Amino acid sequence: MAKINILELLSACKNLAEESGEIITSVFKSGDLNVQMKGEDDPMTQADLLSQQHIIGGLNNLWSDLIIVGEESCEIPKTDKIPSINSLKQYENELEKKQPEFLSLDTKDLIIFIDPLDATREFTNGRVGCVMTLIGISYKGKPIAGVIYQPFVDADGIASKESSKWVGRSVWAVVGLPVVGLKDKRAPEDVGKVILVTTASHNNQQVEDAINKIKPDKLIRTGGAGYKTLMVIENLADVYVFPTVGTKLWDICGPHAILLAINGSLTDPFGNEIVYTNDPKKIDNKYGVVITIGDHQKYINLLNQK
Ligand SMILES: Nc1ncnc2c1ncn2[C@@H]1O[C@H](COP(=O)(O)O)[C@@H](O)[C@H]1OP(=O)(O)O
Ligand SMILES: [Mg+2]
Ligand SMILES: [Mg+2]
Ligand SMILES: [Mg+2]
Repeated sequence: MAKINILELLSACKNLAEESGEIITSVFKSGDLNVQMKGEDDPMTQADLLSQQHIIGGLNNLWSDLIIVGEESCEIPKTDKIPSINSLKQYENELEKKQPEFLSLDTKDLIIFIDPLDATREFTNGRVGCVMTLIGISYKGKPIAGVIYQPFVDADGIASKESSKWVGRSVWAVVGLPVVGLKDKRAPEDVGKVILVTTASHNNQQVEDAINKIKPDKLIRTGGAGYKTLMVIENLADVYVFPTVGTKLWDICGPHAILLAINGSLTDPFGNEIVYTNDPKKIDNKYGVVITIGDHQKYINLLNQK
């Protein structure tokens, strides 16, 4: 049975996500987004397609039997790309002590979830700060590693309108290893406040009900599932709630792994764990998601009060 080292797999994913960032910024600069509607309020652009093709094409060149679930339904043309598998090698000794089984995972129990471009709607109308590429690695139904790549930001992850500042930023984690490069970004005036972040473009009655139940001190509405989860990860928000169908497993797997690595939580609004599967009937987060960095049960209780 084929075995995979998580650090080699994540190194390849990180390399491919970073290169997808270049694809995404160059499509954006060209102005030729070629927006197609997959459904009501569900756009896809040339950048979503090319990014997914680049990532899956690269992974296929290294591991032909990997199970991959990508957001877009498209052909994957053969590429010459051989992704780097060695960029995280320095973490091998530490991982061997903490999660030795991760150095030799059964391929058949791995599923890779790819959102080649999260926040497509914002990408199409120029609000590119929330755009990111999300790659999550699940093992036996649970997220164990992930990478998110923000193309339109400086090295600190600050969004910029000026293309000269777009150096991009990767945030990656393996559950069980310390997370590299994350900062607590809570503003001093927001310490002690409850900050809730939710959708800017898919508002509905359930979202309003959830806000009324949690009664946050501050409410932020912005785009992208990855962007909102990163806000929780960096302590810019306490809770991200989207209590209804809309996001899919590829929107949350990578961010979920990074969240778990810093002891955060992601469940459905009833507090049930998400099961990562490639069963197309179970790809929707049909009850929605609740994402926190602490006090998870408090928010679940508030959401379920009568
Ligand atoms: N109704 C929907 N149809 C398709 N994708 C959705 C829907 N609702 C949410 N999403 C996905 O979840 C992300 C977060 O949603 P929101 O910004 O409303 O909070 C969106 O950027 C989109 O990901 P994507 O852009 O990768 O298609
Ligand atoms: Mg989409
Ligand atoms: Mg998405
Ligand atoms: Mg997407």
